[in-house]
Amino acid sequence: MTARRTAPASGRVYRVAELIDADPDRVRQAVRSLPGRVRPIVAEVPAGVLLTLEVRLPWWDRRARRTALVRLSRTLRNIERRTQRRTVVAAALIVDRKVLVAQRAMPPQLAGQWEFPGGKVERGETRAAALMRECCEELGCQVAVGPELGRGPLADRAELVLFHVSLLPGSPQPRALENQDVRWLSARELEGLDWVGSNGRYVTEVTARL
Ligand SMILES: Nc1nc2c([nH]c(=O)n2[C@H]2C[C@H](O)[C@@H](COP(=O)(O)OP(=O)(O)OP(=O)(O)O)O2)c(=O)[nH]1
Repeated sequence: MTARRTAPASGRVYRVAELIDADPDRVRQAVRSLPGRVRPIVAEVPAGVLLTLEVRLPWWDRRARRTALVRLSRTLRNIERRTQRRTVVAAALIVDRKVLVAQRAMPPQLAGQWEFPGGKVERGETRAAALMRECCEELGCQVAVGPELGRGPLADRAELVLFHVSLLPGSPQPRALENQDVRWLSARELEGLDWVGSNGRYVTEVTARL
């Protein structure tokens, strides 16, 4: 018994790790409540945070290892759910000094307002890949994702990131596929548009590119 209790110091270390799109400080705060035997490693990486959880277990106890790994994975998922920043990517698609804007049809409280085409980044997806997918689904076109033009907070721990986007050579012309209206607008027409949320904050930056 005694031997077993002391053995973990020389046992094996087991780890689970996950890349989380989250504010590193939020993750650091979340791992503070972990039990002492779980060692968290929070590494800041360009896409967010690489969170590793590790435990040291006696090498002979296979059952303990299985249970511990299941528990660690569950804990990791919980931390991810609590801290994950939901990112919405949006495209300032510019062709011939005009930018494409889309009119939302849903939900009812946003219906009729204008936005840049885009949507939520899915789990495991890069921002660029998400934007290429959204442009394909919503507009039926292929795009190259350029530099970031701005970012700002949305409700509920989410963030919007706006990118300068161009049509790839040979791509079909963008058209509305998801029953929203789309329009090409000049710099002058962007001002005073009934924007979704606080999109008005991006007008200056987009106008500078037209
Ligand atoms: N696409 C887009 N969304 C914006 C902009 N400005 C802004 O506040 N939003 C908000 C509106 C929505 O609450 C959220 C985007 O959610 P969404 O419903 O379009 O995302 P999605 O296409 O992935 O759709 P889903 O997963 O809900 O089906 O971001 C913008 O310029 N473009």
